[in-house]
Amino acid sequence: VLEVQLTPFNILLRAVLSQLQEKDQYSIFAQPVNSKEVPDYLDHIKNPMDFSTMRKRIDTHEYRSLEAFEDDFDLIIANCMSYNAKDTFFYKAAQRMQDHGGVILRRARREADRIG
Ligand SMILES: CCOC(=O)c1ccc2c(c1)NC(=O)[C@@H](C)N2
Repeated sequence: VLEVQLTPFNILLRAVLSQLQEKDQYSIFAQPVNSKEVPDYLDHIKNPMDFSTMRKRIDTHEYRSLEAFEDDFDLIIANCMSYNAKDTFFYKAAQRMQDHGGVILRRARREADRIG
């Protein structure tokens, strides 16, 4: 059984990830983009990222700082805005996710500073 050590930092990251995923109402950022459904995706996007991968990285203690967590969140947004044209549903969803994420992550940064 995966023994997940629940440090205050990990608990914070899991809570932040859940808040971000609440804003992904169609779950378009929840899993890696499916290469069978989007065959040319990996020709364009060299560093895919999604919320399930971020969850794994939390549980395997890969994030040593909130900045590293934020970098993966920013990668999700950047990939989406890079692959999808501006007038698409996906691009617009990334813009909204970026706005929501800014608020959520600003609160998290204060909490991370507080728990030290
Ligand atoms: C059922 C087909 O699913 C998709 O075409 C699809 C599904 C999810 C997607 C996506 C495409 N593109 C993206 O850029 C990221 C954000 N998510």
